[in-house]
Amino acid sequence: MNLVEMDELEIGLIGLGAMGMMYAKRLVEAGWKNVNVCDLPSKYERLEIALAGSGLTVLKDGHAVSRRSDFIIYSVEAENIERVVAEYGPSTKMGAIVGGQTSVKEPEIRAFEKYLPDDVHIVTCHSLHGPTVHSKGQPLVLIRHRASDDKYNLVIRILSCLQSEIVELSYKEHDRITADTQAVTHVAFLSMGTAWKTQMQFPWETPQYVGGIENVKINMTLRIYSNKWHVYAGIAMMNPSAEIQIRQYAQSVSDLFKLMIQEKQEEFENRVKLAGDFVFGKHAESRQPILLSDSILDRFSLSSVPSEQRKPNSHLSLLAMVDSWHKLGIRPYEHMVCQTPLFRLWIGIAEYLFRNTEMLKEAIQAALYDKDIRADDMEFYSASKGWAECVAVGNMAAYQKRFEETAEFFKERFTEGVRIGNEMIEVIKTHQPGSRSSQTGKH
Ligand SMILES: NC(=O)C1=CN([C@@H]2O[C@H](COP(=O)(O)OP(=O)(O)OC[C@H]3O[C@@H](n4cnc5c(N)ncnc54)[C@H](OP(=O)(O)O)[C@@H]3O)[C@@H](O)[C@H]2O)C=CC1
Ligand SMILES: O=C(O)C(=O)Cc1ccc(O)cc1
Repeated sequence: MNLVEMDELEIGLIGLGAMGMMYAKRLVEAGWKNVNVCDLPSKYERLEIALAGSGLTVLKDGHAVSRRSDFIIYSVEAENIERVVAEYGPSTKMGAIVGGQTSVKEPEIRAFEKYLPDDVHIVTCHSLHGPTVHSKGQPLVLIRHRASDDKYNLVIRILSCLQSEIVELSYKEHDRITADTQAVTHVAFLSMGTAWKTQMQFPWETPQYVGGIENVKINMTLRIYSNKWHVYAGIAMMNPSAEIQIRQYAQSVSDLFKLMIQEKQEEFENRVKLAGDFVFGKHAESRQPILLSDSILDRFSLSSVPSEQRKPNSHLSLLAMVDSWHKLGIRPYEHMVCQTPLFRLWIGIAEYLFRNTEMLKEAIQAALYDKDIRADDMEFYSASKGWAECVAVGNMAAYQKRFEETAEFFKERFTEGVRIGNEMIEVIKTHQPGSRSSQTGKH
């Protein structure tokens, strides 16, 4: 690292929420001497006191950060990016580099093109993990939109402190891939949460939700609901590629649920088999499975139900996921380079179910003939429809209300769910995204 560069260059962060703060701390830890930060002007005094001695320079607003920083990262809500860039973008230092951390790049790039002076370089980024996951080894998307070689290489040097795996994409590629990996995965977990909440049911008290892959469903649902609603709303409603995936997921749930309640066994089995062959057939056979065994995940339980009382589950949420990948022609393994921890776990449990013939048979039997699970599946069907309709209408306020009402129901278990979720993520982490060398199995 060039020490003069680290002493002299100024880095700016606009928006000091969970992600902005994580970046700020990592930059200071790495030895960057001038890290300028701000949040809303109304928080200035409070932040100045809270961050005294942290090595960060707290400034009043985005104008102050933009005027003096050589590389500026906007780390605000996707919903606000246009407004915030419109306000501070014209104050950007001449020849500086600007990027953003929003999870959806189309609105961010549009705002940069519209409001940044022409002499400003644009290199934007997206860390594909939440603020409580260590960035080491996780994918970091870099988008070189408008930048000289020198400036692009400078961004790479600065962000190398995250120790992430850099994935270079265009903003359009980024949005297409994350619609496939994130948007549709989130809607499955959001729907599970809504379905449980509608039934006033805590899954850890229910015999259908005992065992390894159920632990993933429960802990990841808690993880999402403990995060900020705007993160998921932005991904679902501001990414132009997301609506079609979410719509298809709800349609797949609906199609499978209809076959289930009509007990159309042959049609149901054929549909599940075709989808499974498409996603996990030849393509997946040569890979090492993401989850070596269901029992690896057994220890991550919130459940109070003894394992001998476990009841079969239809796994409608997973069958529908694989069906919708099939219907949309998505081969999820091709997106592993842009995996988030959540996507990796999700594809991991889908893969586990489809590779385990006995388990899949049991799920299909339960789906068609087990009346106990029907009530859950009915609620899951209506929850997924509700989320898809909310996204199709594009109403942020409705999304927030749905999200926060469910989050309120689960909030007592967030701390524990996130802690256990972090341990789970650690166990299935890869050093090389998409590589075969997963399963560090530290536990
Ligand atoms: N959380 C996650 O898991 C991940 C999030 N992201 C993306 O990163 C971005 C930030 O997310 P996250 O940190 O979680 O969200 P937060 O809500 O924690 O942080 C956003 C911060 O920006 C502030 N802000 C809003 N407007 C302005 C402004 N005009 N000037 C300065 N600050 C402003 C917000 O203030 P206020 O709250 O008062 O509005 C808030 O403190 C989002 O676009 C998100 O999609 C990317 C990867 C992972
Ligand atoms: O893993 C996930 O999908 C998460 O929920 C965390 C997350 C949220 C938003 C992002 O832009 C990236 C990662």
